[in-house]
Amino acid sequence: MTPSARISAAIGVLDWILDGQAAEQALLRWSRNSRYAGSKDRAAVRDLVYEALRRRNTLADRGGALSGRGLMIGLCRESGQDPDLHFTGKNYAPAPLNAHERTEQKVTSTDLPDWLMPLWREALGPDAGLIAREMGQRAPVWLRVNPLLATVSEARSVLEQDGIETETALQLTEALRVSSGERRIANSRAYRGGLVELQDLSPQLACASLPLKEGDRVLDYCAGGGGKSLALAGRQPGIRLFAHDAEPKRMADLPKRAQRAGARIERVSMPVGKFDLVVADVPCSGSGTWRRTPDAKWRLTSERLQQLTEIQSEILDKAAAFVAPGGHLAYMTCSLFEAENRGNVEAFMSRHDHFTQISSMLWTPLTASDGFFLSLLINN
Ligand SMILES: C[S@@+](CC[C@H](N)C(=O)[O-])C[C@H]1O[C@@H](n2cnc3c(N)ncnc32)[C@H](O)[C@@H]1O
Repeated sequence: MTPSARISAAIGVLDWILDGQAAEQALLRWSRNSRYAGSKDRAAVRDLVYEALRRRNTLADRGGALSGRGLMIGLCRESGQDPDLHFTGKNYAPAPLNAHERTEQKVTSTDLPDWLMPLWREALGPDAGLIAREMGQRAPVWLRVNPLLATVSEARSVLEQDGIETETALQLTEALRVSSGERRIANSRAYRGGLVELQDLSPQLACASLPLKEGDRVLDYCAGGGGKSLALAGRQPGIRLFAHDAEPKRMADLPKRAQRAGARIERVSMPVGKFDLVVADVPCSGSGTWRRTPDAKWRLTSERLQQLTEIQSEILDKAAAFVAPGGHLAYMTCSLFEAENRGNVEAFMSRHDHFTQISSMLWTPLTASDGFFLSLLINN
């Protein structure tokens, strides 16, 4: 496909998304109907669609309409390309610009839904504008070196042999930022051999800050795919680690991932007894990861946000029951909002006065990478 034909394809996919279809489903629908498209075309169309969703309002302003076509005209302008080079109407290229589209509009919007702006400012204060702008950029790819199988320099050199260049993070040496070759990771020897895992820097920093000592019983209460379990197993191989999830099928890949990483993790449908550390990495709005899932920010509603905070409160109450006296509860979200973070923790402490918060941290793209919240509590 030519670059202009890819733009035509992205316009169609974006129109489906603007009509209410989820981004992944819309891309899949296009892929199924476009057998002629090769893997590079699919990746390119996907990049265009995600780029447009990250900066939807800015691009709609610059392109003159909130439509697939408006967004792609806006994206051409934002990236310094003349839309007339692509919008020719020839060879699968989109139709030429009309008079209205030719008149560039002023950018008046931010790339967040209006109703969320007060919550965004409440959570981020003077950094709100900068973080909103960061959220319009493509997210970097981070890897976590698995100390059970490799040192940082071994992992980096195996990655390099497969054409993947990395830089270590200032805050955490095991965290590697991928500077080139990110599309090669899935098939690389380092990844397939368990030397590295894909994990953003911010959750890596959260896991690295948790208290862990040899012999501890640790419960990952919302284990899902096991990202936090694997990080904890890597840090302290002498712990007994149990993974639980209300939807056990979400942990289906965990045995394979644990085996690849050389980690011992027991899946439990009902945790038994008390634990020195309970991790509650709860379902959330994902507002800290909207660079990766930009359609989620346009789909979130205030009703859903309210529902999520209620679910998070219930999970905190249930998870707390498994914390041994003197043990710790680590509450985590990949959200930036006060209601899901500090608000929930304060309400929890008012319901459970024997829990005290030892520390809390909100990482953002300005200080680390994705937005990520951790509150560490102790059961006195
Ligand atoms: C943010 S995801 C966890 C991600 C995972 N910790 C990781 O690092 O890959 C939240 C998980 O909480 C689970 N969950 C939802 N409600 C729950 C509940 N009441 N009790 C336990 N887990 C729950 C979901 O099924 C989902 O897998």
